Amino acid sequence: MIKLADVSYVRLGTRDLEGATHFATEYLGLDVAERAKGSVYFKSDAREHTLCYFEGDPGDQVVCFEVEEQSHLDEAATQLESLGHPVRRGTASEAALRKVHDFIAFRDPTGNPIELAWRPAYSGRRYHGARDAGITGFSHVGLCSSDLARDEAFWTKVTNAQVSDRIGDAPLLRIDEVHHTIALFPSPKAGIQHINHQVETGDDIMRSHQFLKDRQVRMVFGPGRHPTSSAKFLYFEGPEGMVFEYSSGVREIADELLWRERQFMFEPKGFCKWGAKPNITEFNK
Ligand SMILES: CC(C)c1ccc(C(=O)O)c(O)c1O
Ligand SMILES: [Fe+2]
Repeated sequence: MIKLADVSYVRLGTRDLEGATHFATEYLGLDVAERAKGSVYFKSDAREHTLCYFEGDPGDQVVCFEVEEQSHLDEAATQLESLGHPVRRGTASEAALRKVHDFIAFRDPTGNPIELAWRPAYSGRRYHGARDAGITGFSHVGLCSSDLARDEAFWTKVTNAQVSDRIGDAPLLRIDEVHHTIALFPSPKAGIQHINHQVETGDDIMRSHQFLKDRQVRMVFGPGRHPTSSAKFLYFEGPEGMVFEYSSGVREIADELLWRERQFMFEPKGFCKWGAKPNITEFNK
């Protein structure tokens, strides 16, 4: 079993690195950690970076999870290969680009590019966003799934992920006490469906809603409150259609023995208990 210790970073290709950088700093509220040739790294918390935009195809979207031991990379590679997932070992220069000591890359059953990294760099410099969005850190990703039951089985049998709740057949998966770190999302194509940053308070959500709306950023869902994690939320569209979520007040599952996964309806009330309606294609099927 592959023990995922945390979600580490996402890497997104972009055709407009300057535009993406402007959005990430001035709108989303991240901090530039480093500008390199053809890429910009962003901080959202104590880590060296949690997002990297690089010049390339916007369809190139990678999510990375941290593992605790280097040996876990070898064990994971053996297990994944035996299950028919080809694994690539990152080179030293690729690891340096990711600011990790070592990593492997593979695809989940839907075809989402996944990396597992050992010793991602933490930063000696405090995160403070250019815009005060109240961000406390990068927290979870929504991953597209072309077969929810198959992908739930992959994440829960091959890794330590566990189902916290389901909305329809879409599971919210936890790897630690946080309600979810991976949200599987029904979609015929592979990709990252959304990128979540936690913010400090519900006021931060409402302030950002006003701020982003005033600047014609497309609102995708909310403000609202998830019945599942009980977090207040806002989803909006970033560069090249990527959806970003702020949420505040995500539930923690302190005592796993007392927690039973719950079933919510795959309809607006399953996603928001305030009555907000998602403007997301996959929801409206
Ligand atoms: C709309 C998506 C899949 C979703 C559903 C529920 C929560 C939550 O309980 O916090 C999310 O964060 C989501 O992104
Ligand atoms: Fe989310």
